[in-house]
Amino acid sequence: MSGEPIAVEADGVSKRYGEVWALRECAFTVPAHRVVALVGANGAGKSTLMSIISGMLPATGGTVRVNGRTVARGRGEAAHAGGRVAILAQDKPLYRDFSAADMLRFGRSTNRVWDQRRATSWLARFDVPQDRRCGRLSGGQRTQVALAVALGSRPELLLLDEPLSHLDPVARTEVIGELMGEAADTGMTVMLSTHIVAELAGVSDHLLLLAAGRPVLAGDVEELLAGHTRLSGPRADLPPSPGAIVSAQHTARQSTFVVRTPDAAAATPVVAPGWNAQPLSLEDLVVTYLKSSAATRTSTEAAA
Ligand SMILES: Nc1ncnc2c1ncn2[C@@H]1O[C@H](COP(=O)(O)OP(=O)(O)OP(=O)(O)O)[C@@H](O)[C@H]1O
Repeated sequence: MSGEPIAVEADGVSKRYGEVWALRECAFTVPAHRVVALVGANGAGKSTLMSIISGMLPATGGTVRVNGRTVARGRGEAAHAGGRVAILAQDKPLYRDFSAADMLRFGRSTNRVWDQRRATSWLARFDVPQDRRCGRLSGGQRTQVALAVALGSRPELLLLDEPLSHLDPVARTEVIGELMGEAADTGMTVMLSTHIVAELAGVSDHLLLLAAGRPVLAGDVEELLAGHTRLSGPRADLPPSPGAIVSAQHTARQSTFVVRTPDAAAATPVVAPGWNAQPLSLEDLVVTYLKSSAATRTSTEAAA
């Protein structure tokens, strides 16, 4: 990633709600012009992180920069939006009595930069009636209105918090395809959180995985996939090739390890006789890390 422009840079970002630490000392970078998947278990801190990046929510500590400009400073100082950032939060902020056309007018009046054609063509693309009040649109149609408003503001960074949850499978695929096209055409960076990891394959090229408020895996998807291997073979305490053990499962006769090799170039392991090496899919990789983070947390809590 060296030399690539950076869209988001987080340095020691923490967020506390009363007694609950939603984020702890998060440090990561997100390259620009990518479609970034933000994944994590329920309560991992994804929505909190997106709200802080958008400038809507001040961090308790640490700094976030968007396209080089500071967005939020620690200790509750006022947040300042850096560059053009649009966020589509989980509870889409639409006025129920406004029509879709009214929402676009609202978008035009509240954004310094506005592209009406981009917003209306998005609604037309997904057959959303512009004259119907938002309160009478379906959940999926409301998502499309919120997306149209977000895209109309021509964001450099588009943050989408579970944008796909209300969409039917066909609309999900189409929205993802359209967003990838928009990202490629305009150079915007898209960061989207989702629990439907299978649909991210071939879509997101960068991954950020949060567990209990901390990033546990971050990087280029292809490099991460190339750097992990599933090894299965006869029962053994250790895998037959070097690397950090991400997960280990044993039966009476068999062991299966997911191993991270330090250098992607060395990802083709020398496998001992009787062992089988398999690459991981993106979904496998995410699920493996989610499970191993949950297991680590449970054993830490049990020890405490
Ligand atoms: N306003 C709030 N007040 C108190 N605690 C909060 C608040 N918002 C979030 N939290 C807590 O902060 C933690 C992170 O929540 P967050 O909504 O960011 O997680 P998430 O990864 O987006 O979860 P999900 O996948 O379920 O949407 C959770 O423990 C949650 O209960």
